[in-house]
Amino acid sequence: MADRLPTRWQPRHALCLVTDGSLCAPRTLVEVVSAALQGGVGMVQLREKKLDSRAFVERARAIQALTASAGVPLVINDRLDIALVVGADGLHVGQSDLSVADVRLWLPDALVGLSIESMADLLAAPAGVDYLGVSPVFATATKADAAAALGLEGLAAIRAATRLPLVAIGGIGAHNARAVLRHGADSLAVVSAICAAADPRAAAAELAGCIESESNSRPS
Ligand SMILES: Cc1ncc(COP(=O)(O)OP(=O)(O)O)c(N)n1
Ligand SMILES: Cc1nc(C(=O)O)sc1CCOP(=O)(O)O
Ligand SMILES: [Mg+2]
Repeated sequence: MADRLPTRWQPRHALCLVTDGSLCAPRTLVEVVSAALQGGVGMVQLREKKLDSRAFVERARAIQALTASAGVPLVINDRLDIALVVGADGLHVGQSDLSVADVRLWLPDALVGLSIESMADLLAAPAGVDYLGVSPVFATATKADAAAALGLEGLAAIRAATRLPLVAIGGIGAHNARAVLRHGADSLAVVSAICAAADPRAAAAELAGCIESESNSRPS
């Protein structure tokens, strides 16, 4: 695979919030995203599996108002059409979604993330990817169709095989964040650790603090 090193923003040492509105109650998704941004989230991925297109666009615009004023990129999960309509900063796709090559036809300059669930996925990864979602590192109840957990050793093996930014996802929280970073993740992506937290701002601040202190203790 070609390691592409773009000049655009990359998720290095960032905390990524992947949204799930169904986990936010009693708060709204907008309240959780707002609190998470205050806590130090550095990228938001809007992941809506059940909304129809018009509602998805409305929600994306509401979240975009928050991310834009925080200076944080908004990435849309799966839906190229929504990313284009709202002018999102990026799109995240998985192994069964639109191909990166097709996404690049429409989003030549946006941030494009690709999920990889195995070393074979890494070896088959196309050019044009800005970051890799390494998924899932640990078992998670948040995504029903998640692949088998890679574990910390699986993450470390992928780290050794690519220079692309790695965004680890799946079962990550404050209890294991430092271990994930020490096994090669550049950034952490979480859903329940923020969306379902009693205090989403404090949860984000704790995770962002782990990323900051671990990145400061690494040789650059
Ligand atoms: C950062 C990050 N990594 C992996 C995923 C999973 O994407 P995908 O495999 O396409 O699954 P869905 O999220 O679409 O259910 C992700 N969303 N973000
Ligand atoms: C959105 C997503 N993708 C995954 C994958 O394995 O591809 S796991 C996942 C959800 C992660 O949720 P939590 O932080 O609550 O474990
Ligand atoms: Mg997908």
